[in-house]
Amino acid sequence: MLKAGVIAVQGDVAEHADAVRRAADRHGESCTVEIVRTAGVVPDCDLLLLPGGESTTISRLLADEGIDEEIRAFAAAGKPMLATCAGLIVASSDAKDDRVATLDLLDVTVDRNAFGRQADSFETALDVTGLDSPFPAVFIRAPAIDEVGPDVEVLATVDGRPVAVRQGAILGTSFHPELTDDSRIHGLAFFE
Ligand SMILES: NC(=O)CC[C@H](N)C(=O)O
Repeated sequence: MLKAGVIAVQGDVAEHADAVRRAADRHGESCTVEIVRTAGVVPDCDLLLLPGGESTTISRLLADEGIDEEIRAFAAAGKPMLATCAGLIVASSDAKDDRVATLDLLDVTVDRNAFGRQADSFETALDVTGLDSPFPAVFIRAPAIDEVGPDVEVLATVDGRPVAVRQGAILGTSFHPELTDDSRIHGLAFFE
């Protein structure tokens, strides 16, 4: 039985918990979900989700709780992680914003709110490397990825800008894969 941790200091938690359970099911795996609000949980997890929300708030709370160092150690151990939207911003190496203490897990520079404000949220059928048909990608005040390091693979783009990347065992998306019935991004991150 795998243990999936969903970082829940702020942001959309229940949807990720559902999506990872559905993805595990499809791949004949089973997993329990741990909601992570304090230190001490991440080290016991086999896979980790870093959800969207507000990256300034998330990064501050992670540091306050001492969860930031545990996530770094988790990544350093090569365990799989999915970081979405604000989670991607927090996982990046540079958010070009002093209020976000990035974890430097993905060698990318991000541009917060690059696709506009809440009112500019959109859904698009996105071609993603590793999926055999387009993924319904929901963008909500989403970041774009500006620069990617040499070890980063770009899996999807919108208007030529990367919106899904992979580096080692970490997958990052600008969009919210947990907000559709389609759990293939969670499958890609953890079970393939
Ligand atoms: N949906 C989201 O996670 C939005 C991210 C938010 N705009 C931020 O910069 O943190």
